[in-house]
Amino acid sequence: MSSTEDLIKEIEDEIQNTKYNKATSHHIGRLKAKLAKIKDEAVTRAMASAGGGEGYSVKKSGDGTVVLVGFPSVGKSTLLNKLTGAESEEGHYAFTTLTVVPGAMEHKGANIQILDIPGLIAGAAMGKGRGKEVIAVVRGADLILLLGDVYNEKHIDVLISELYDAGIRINREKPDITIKKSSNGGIRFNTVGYTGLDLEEIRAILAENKIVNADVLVRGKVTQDDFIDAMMGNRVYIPAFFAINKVDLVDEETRQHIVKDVTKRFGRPPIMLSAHSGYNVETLKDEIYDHLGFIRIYLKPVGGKPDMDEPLIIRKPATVESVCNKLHRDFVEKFRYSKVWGNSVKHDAQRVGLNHVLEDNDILTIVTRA
Ligand SMILES: Nc1nc2c(ncn2[C@@H]2O[C@H](COP(=O)(O)OP(=O)(O)OP(=O)(O)O)[C@@H](O)[C@H]2O)c(=O)[nH]1
Ligand SMILES: [K+]
Ligand SMILES: [Mg+2]
Repeated sequence: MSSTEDLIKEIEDEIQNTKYNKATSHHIGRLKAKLAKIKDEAVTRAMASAGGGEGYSVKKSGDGTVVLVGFPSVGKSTLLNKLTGAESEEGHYAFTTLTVVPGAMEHKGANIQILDIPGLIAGAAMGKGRGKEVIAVVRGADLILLLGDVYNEKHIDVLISELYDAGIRINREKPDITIKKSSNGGIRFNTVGYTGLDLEEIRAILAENKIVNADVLVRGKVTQDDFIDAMMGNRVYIPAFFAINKVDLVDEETRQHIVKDVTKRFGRPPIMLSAHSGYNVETLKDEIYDHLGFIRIYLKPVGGKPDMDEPLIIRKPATVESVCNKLHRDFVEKFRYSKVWGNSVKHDAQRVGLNHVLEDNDILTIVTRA
């Protein structure tokens, strides 16, 4: 019997060596599904034996939560302290931080929670280092800041691949795939628009997870990997961006080289930071705010003037319902209608319902039953 690692290698090699075409696509789909299943089981086993209780989940608070992900000693704690005034321990040795340390940052009226966590190392998805706890915290965040420093920017892909193995998909929309198991009737496959997968592939992938009866609905173009992700069901989709710390330690030429290299490999430039000197820390705050996708909604009481001084800060996509939920739990239940002035409506004072999607700077009146 080969070990799990050998088996994984074997399947990966076979996928590599099989040419993708109409005749082989379902076979490749089956192999990929098998691989995903074996890997997930290995992760689950490793995490179960990684010990260390329930981890140290921190309650989410504020208008959005950002987690600082990086190798040990890139300066996560130093940066948290700079951004929020928290007092997370800093040290020149790896694993100075052993738990989650939260901080709160006020920026442009938003109250943003920042989480400092232990360093992430290769094998984290399998529980190595503080992997189990770290991964659990990252999965719950609204935004990931991938932090490297000027000495290890080459290894950012290790962070990304550990997150990937842990079921975290960064900078991707969640594919629109619904798989509803049923008790008979085989696989019923419905599509909206060009999907890029055929029934044979879907059948082969689902069969690998012992699903032979299901209603499947796919909207838009998806890949086999997307479909396998949907089948596994435990994936999360989180936006992420890059920053490189400690730029005070290198010359301008090296900085430029790093920016070029990161841009080339990951499709977007990193923010070049010095948590020590504060260089670009204000820019980073702006980027965090922008990436969280906040909009401002001004509330206007019935018959009164809107409060233009204190907007409600909420993340996109924001519906009238999400505003109601943020204001008071009774609001949705007692909701009658609302009126909106601004970009999301055709005319001022337009009456809209709970599903209406609001835009930045809209003015909103909510009318409830007494
Ligand atoms: N030169 C320089 N050193 C920095 C900077 N930011 C942090 N450091 C130093 O780098 C070392 C590591 O900083 P930490 O904040 O402890 O790093 P960390 O990522 O939280 O480390 P772990 O918790 O161990 O994973 C400390 O000695 C810091 O003083 C910076 O911008 N420039
Ligand atoms: K450290
Ligand atoms: Mg730390």
